[in-house]
Amino acid sequence: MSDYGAQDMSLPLRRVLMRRPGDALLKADPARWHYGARFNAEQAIDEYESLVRLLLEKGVEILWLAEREDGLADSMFTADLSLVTAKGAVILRPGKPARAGEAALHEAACRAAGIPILGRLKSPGTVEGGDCLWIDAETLAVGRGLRTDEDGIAALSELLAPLGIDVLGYDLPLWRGAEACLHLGSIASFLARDLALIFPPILPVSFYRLLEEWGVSMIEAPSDEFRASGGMSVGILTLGPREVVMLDGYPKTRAALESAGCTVHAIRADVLCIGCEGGLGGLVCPLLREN
Ligand SMILES: NC(=O)NCCC[C@H](N)C(=O)O
Repeated sequence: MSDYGAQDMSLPLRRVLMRRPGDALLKADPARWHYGARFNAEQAIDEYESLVRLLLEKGVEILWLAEREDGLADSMFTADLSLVTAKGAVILRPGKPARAGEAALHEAACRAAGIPILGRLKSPGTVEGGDCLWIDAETLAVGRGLRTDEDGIAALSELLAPLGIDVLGYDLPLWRGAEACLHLGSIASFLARDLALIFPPILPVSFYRLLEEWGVSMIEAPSDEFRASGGMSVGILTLGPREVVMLDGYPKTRAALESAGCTVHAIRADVLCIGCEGGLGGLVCPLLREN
């Protein structure tokens, strides 16, 4: 049994890579980072700790990225920088230029954890982890949008082909503009291998068809709550099959998940997620998911 490998979106989460928001967030210029009106660094830092407490209670092992004064305010969104397979990690290359410095942190952390580096995304390609959804261990769906481009998808496909993994690209809409953050994972989250929460109005039709083909049941995210959460009500964190962590304060979304048989942990993290424009799932980079 290896201690890395997460080619699945919903197997029990065992080991993750995270980075605490700290000095960089406290000093962040909200305009430079495209943080919203609700941004408040102190409160975001407090909210982050409730996620940490929950993960530790659930027995998830957390590996921490080194804390340094590097000004990388977005580096708490660790899901976007590494894609961890059973053979090692691919170090990704974010489409948001201000995040470029995060790749070196991930590479160092993976090496320190004994996770081989399968490869790195290089210029001009970009891929963010929030755009990557495992359909099964040999099939990776990737959103092609503002953060992940065609060169990136081609490079990722080449790196993963020797592992027998097919990479399928899906066009994302512009939605709220070129500066905003919209990932495939913002509009579809797996709750189990056969169950997903989706936001149909901006879901690529071809991706919808793929889910149908794979026999995935779909729960539609209530539109008013998706909009009220700045698109963060769908970007949930799945702890295990039908056990999820979502933002508190979205009762219709919660009820929809519960009526599909999910156990829901809701945490108050609007300032962190809406303020910093990222979903709860984005705060956790899975290193190991397994039964
Ligand atoms: N996977 C995610 O949910 N990533 C969120 C990234 C948020 C960050 N502020 C960004 O714009 O890149």
